[in-house]
Amino acid sequence: MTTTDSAQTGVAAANIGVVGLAVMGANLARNLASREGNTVAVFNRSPERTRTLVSEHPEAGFVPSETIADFAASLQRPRTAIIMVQAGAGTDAVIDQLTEVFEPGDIIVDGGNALFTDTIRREAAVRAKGLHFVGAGISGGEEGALNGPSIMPGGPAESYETLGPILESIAARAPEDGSPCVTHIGTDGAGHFVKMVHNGIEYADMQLIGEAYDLLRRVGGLSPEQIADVFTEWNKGELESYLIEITAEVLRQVDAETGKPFVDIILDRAGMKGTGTWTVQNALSLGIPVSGIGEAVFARGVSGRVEQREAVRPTITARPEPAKVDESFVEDVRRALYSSKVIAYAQGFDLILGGAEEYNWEINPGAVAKIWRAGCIIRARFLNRIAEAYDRNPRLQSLIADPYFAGEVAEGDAAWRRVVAIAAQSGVPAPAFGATLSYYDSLASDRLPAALIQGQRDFFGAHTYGRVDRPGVFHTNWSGDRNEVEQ
Ligand SMILES: NC(=O)C1=CN([C@@H]2O[C@H](COP(=O)(O)OP(=O)(O)OC[C@H]3O[C@@H](n4cnc5c(N)ncnc54)[C@H](OP(=O)(O)O)[C@@H]3O)[C@@H](O)[C@H]2O)C=CC1
Ligand SMILES: O=C(CO)[C@H](O)[C@H](O)COP(=O)(O)O
Repeated sequence: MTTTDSAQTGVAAANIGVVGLAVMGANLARNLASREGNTVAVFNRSPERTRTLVSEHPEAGFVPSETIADFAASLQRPRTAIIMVQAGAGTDAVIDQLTEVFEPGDIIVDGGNALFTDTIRREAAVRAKGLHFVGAGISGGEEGALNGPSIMPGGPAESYETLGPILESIAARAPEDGSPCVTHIGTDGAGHFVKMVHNGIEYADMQLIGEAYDLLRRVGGLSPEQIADVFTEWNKGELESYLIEITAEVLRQVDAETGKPFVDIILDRAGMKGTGTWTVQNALSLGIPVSGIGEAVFARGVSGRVEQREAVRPTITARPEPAKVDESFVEDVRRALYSSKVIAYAQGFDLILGGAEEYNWEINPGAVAKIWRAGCIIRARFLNRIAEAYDRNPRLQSLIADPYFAGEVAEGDAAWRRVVAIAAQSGVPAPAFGATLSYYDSLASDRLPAALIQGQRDFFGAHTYGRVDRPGVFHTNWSGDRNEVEQ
C-alpha cells in the first residue's frame, strides 16, 4: 500500500475515517466497518500499523492512506474522522494535520482520553476554522471498541445529528432495554468530563474490590481460588458488574511458570495514566468531595512508592494479628463493598453535576447512568437503579438521598462498620472502605467539627464565622478582650 485507490481515482470511497490504529483505534475501525453501509478510511502516523490492520482484516474493506491528504481525499463530504491517538500532544498534532486538509462543515471527533479543558480549547479553535469538533469519551477497552463501547460525546448538538446515528450503530446495547449506550452529554468538553469521572469511579471500584479481596485473604484466610468463587457468587446479585466478573477470572488464573496463583506473582505496584488524578484535581477545584476516588488514586500512589515502602516496613515491628472472624465475614465484606461502592458512585455523580454547573452543561445524570449500563469498564447492574433514582428525582441532592439507596446502605450499615473496624484491628489497609464510610457518617451527622475549625481559623487569622442563632458574619477579638464583633 502506498496510497489510496480513492486518492488515485479522486473518488471518495469512505463515509467515516479513523486516525490512530493502536489497540483502540484498530478495534473501533473494525467495529465501524462491520456495520451495514459503512466504508472506513484508516490512517496512522506510522504506516506499518495501517498495513498490519489492513492485511489482517481484509473482510473490513478498509480504505487505507499513508498521508493525511490522501486520508481526507478518501472521505465523502462532509467528512467525519474519529481520532484515537495518545492524549495530549499527539491529539493536538493530529488535529493540526486534519484542520489543514479538512474543509468547513467537516467533523473531527476525538475519541481519546483527553483532558476536558483541552477539549474546550480545541473545540473553540477548530470551530473558528468552520469545522466541527466533538470530544467523545469512549470506554470499554479493546473488547468494547470492537464489539460495542459506551460513548460519551460532547461538542455542538448539531454535530450529534450527523454523528449520533453512526455512534449509536457501534455502541454497546443496554441489556435491560436494548438502547444504545451513547447520548449527547453536553457542549464542548462535557463528554470528556464525564469520561474522566467514569475513569475516576473505575479507580474507586477497582480499589474497593481490591480491599475486599485483601480482607478475605488476610483476615478471612481464603485462597485466591476461593475468593474467585466468592466473587463469582457475588456477581449473581446486586454487585453484578464487569469488574467483579474479571476479578474472579484474574484470581482463578495460575502462573504457568511457577504454578502459583497469578495474583501472587504480579508486582504490587499499580500504574495509572492520569484520568483518576484529573478527576481528583477537578473535584478539589470544584470543592466536591470524592474521597472514594481520591483514596483509590492515593492507594495506587502508595503502591508505587517502592523505596519508601521498603524503608519503612522494617521499622514497624509490632503488627497486629488478623482479627478472628467466622463465616459471616464474607457476607459482611460483600455488604461493605456494596455500600462503599454506592458512595463512590454517589460522589462521582456529584462531581458530574458540579462540573455541569460550573461549565454550563445540561447534563442529565440519569442518561449518563443509562449509557454506562453496558460497554464500559464500570458497567454494572446497579447503574439501572441509579438511572431510576435520577429519573425519580433529577434534582437529587445525593444518590444516597434516594429512598432505594438510602435503604440499601442502611441495611448494610452494621456490616460495613464491622468490616472497617476489623480492617483497622487487623492492620489491613482499607482506605476506600474507611473514607466512604466516614463520608457517609459526615452526611449523617447533625453537627460536624467544622464549627471548631471555624473557631480555630478565627483565632489565628481573624477569618470570621457564622452563628447558629442569627445571620451575619462575626469575629471574636481573641488576642484582646475576647468580645465578639459583628463584621
Ligand atoms: N487502551 C485502552 O483501554 C483505552 C484507551 N483510551 C484512549 O484512546 C486513545 C488511544 O488509546 P490506545 O489505542 O491505547 O493507544 P495509545 O494511547 O497507546 O496511542 C497510540 C497511538 O497514538 C498515535 N500517536 C501518538 N503520538 C502521535 C503523534 N504525535 N502524532 C500522530 N499519532 C500519534 C500512535 O501512532 P504511532 O503508531 O505512529 O506511534 C498510535 O496510533 C488514547 O487517548 C487512550 O487514552 C480510551 C479508552 C480505553
Ligand atoms: O479509559 C479507560 C477505560 O475506560 C482505560 O482503561 C483507563 O484509562 C485505564 O486507566 P489507568 O491506566 O489510569 O488505570
